[in-house]
Amino acid sequence: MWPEGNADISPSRLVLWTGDQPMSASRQPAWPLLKASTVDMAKPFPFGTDPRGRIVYMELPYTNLLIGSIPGYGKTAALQLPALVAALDPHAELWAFELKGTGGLDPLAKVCARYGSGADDDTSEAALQALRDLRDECQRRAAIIKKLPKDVCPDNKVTPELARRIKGLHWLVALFDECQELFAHSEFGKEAGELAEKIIKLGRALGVILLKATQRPDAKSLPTGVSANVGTRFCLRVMGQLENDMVLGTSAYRNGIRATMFAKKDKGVGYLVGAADEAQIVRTYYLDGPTVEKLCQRAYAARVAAGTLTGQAAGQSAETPSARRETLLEDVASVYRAEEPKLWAETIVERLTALRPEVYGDLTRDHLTTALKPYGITTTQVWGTDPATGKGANRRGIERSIVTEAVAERNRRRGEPAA
Ligand SMILES: Nc1ncnc2c1ncn2[C@@H]1O[C@H](COP(=O)(O)OP(=O)(O)OP(=O)(O)O)[C@@H](O)[C@H]1O
Repeated sequence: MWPEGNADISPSRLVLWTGDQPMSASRQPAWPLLKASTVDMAKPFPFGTDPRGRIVYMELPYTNLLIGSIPGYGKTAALQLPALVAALDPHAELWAFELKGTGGLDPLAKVCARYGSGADDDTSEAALQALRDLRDECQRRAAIIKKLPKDVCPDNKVTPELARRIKGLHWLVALFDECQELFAHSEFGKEAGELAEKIIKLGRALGVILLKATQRPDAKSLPTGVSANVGTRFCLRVMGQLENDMVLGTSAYRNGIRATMFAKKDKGVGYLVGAADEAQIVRTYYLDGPTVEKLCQRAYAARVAAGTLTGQAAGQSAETPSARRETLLEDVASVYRAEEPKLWAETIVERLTALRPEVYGDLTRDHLTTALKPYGITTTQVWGTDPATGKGANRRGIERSIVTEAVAERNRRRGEPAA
């Protein structure tokens, strides 16, 4: 027996539908996009079926998606569907990070501009770097939109037409499976949470879409700024009211939207909130490994044909956060000349870029300050001379002694010599 509202008739209307077999055991038709050679990501896509077997659609533009449940109930399988939709639209860009390291999303790697799979710090840091870059990407897109004439962009947001026509405003979908590994990370978690919240708020209108799945929907693993701002939520089986409301929104449980009612057999069955006016019970389409592989192969071929294979999928080297992290402190310390007790942050960035262009080629002042924060290094106003004009000025910068202290402190923690 499955409950359902019907607010068109009355907010208090309750429809009870009784099936003659459990939802999880009833036959489900194949995913309608199984044979599609390409997909238009701007259109609603079939996400699953409801208890009566009707197709339930989801949209990707102008929203974000959060999926949660206890382990093993179909989060990755559900996350894979919007990811495949983005993959099959050759004009959309896809980034994917799977932070458990089981390789569940590996078939997507061949179409992802960025891809990471691993339970290690490097993969978490690459995911954090992706969030930093998404925040920058949002700012870049906002600047493009601002410059567009009103008749081209009347609502100050990326439309399906703009996404197709204007370079740099294409749909950009970034997914983070097992995102609790990043948000609860001792070093990267806080920054990741703040960035994700910002991107969720800004990205909606800018064609940047975040998809997240977590098996630990609690306050530490899912920052409230993230859970409170997500537009579309899918909650498979959970054990308590707290987890239920973290995924489905405050008061969901009190309002009778309870993913705690799903049983052991209800794999792939959950409550979907935000995709329609009413909460919907949905069983996602389930695609096995070989099918996903085939779809990704097709998505790859479509991107090759459209000339839209970019980033890692096009063989460009991935960001190397580990190289950055390992040598960053020493590199920063090395760019100070003997007579320089302090340097402007922008001078440090310039010299780092000259030192290792392959590592620091795209480093910005913002990246630098964020990357140094975990070591307790923050910028202050320091006096310096502009080499271009020869004039002195106070700008954000870093004292050399703070960097050398940070190197010594890190070495002490690692049990290495102080210098
Ligand atoms: N829509 C579905 N229909 C039928 N079975 C499904 C469906 N979705 C998932 N399953 C079953 O549930 C199993 C677990 O799915 P999945 O790996 O997506 O779960 P998960 O919640 O991501 O797990 P974990 O938290 O351990 O990563 C699948 O191997 C499959 O057998």
